[in-house]
Amino acid sequence: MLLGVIGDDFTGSSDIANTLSKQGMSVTQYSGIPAHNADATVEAGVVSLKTRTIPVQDAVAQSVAAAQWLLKQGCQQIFFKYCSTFDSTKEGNIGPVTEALADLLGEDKVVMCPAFPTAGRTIFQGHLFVADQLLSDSGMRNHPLTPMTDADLRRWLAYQTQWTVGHIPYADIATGAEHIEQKLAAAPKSMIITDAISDQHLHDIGTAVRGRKLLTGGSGLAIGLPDNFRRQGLIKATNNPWRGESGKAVILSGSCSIATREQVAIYRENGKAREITAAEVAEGTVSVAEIADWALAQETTPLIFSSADPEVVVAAQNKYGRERAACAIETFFGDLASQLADAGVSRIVTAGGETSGAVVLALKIDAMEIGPEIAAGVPAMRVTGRDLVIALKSGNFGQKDFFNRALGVLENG
Ligand SMILES: Nc1ncnc2c1ncn2[C@@H]1O[C@H](COP(=O)(O)OP(=O)(O)O)[C@@H](O)[C@H]1O
Ligand SMILES: O=C(O)[C@@H](O)C(=O)COP(=O)(O)O
Repeated sequence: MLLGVIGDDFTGSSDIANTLSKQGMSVTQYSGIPAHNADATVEAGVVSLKTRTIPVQDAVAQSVAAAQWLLKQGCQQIFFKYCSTFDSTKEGNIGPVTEALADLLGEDKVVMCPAFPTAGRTIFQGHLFVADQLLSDSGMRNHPLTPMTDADLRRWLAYQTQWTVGHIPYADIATGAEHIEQKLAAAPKSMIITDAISDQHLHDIGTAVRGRKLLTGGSGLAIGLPDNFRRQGLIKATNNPWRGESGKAVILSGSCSIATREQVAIYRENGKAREITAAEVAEGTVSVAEIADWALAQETTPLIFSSADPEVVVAAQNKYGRERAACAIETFFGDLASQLADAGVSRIVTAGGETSGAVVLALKIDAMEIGPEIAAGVPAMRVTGRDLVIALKSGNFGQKDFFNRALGVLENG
């Protein structure tokens, strides 16, 4: 294994796995830290964790353990993947996990670059933009668990770390890889936010960091990395052709993002759908068995969703507690996925990072092979050793008709 990635959630992990696969590396996404060694053909291994919103010390411990496993597989470089919208609270976890990984790896200059221009996330003058809006003006301000209320990444990261937070502005980034490398070499010990508004900037940053042990950011930063290994003749690319599944399918959506709510609304126009409310789940007035039976009785692919408008989510959180409502809904979706898979469902589409993590963990999936891209940042995946294919959609990603597209790609490629 050449490159080891630690993803702080499961959709984000499939996002970066997709990027590395498209750039010609042989990639496997693991669910948690594997208990065994990786197959020798894997060039990039992505360990998906569900650490984005858990207590800091747990996130640090799991991330360090993941890095130790990746180093044992021979990785030359470790990439800590977090969200392209820098999802975190003032208390963590991006800063503390980066500190711990830097200590482990002996790295004292760490690039922090969540930019993903293809998905509309750019960084300019240290501020993160979502399309033409500041992060703090975008839908992310209403995220159920990590509301992003400040677009200045330098300020947000500074809440989370004792390290100096540095910045390489656009004017330097635009000057190219050699100049960026010099700026990094001249910087003091620091976490360094790098501006980036185009893929060319990400390629140049990627080239500039070829000798660094630790990188952090969104999947965009990964586009320049495979070439570093390719130039050394280390990439063999042994990706298998896609093999889909045509059996029963289900769509599970716990994401409350603007993009997902629109995708849910569009699917509901012609498809079968059942809403699960936080109240039903928290008060136990709906059962997993009942919804599984309903889903299995449908002739077309059913959508089960808890996706709701911000006012509805806030009201549920006020009544049941933010963590409790989230945990109850995630557990519900996990148990539902598990019952449906046991009943023979072979295509599963999930929406939402935390939701997808809960589903993959409940399905006791070990690893996933990366297949064709469905939308920017969302690949089709085959579960290793099982007749099951899956797509984990990041809350903010996907075309308006994403769900139907995903069902098609999971079947036919
Ligand atoms: N109706 C709801 N009320 C309260 N919380 C909800 C509701 N629906 C989903 N959630 C919770 O909100 C969180 C959404 O996060 P996630 O699945 O990561 O989606 P996204 O990818 O859009 O961030 C999950 O923890 C989920 O359980
Ligand atoms: O970088 C991104 O935006 C995604 O890869 C990601 O991490 C998405 O997380 P969720 O929005 O929680 O699905």
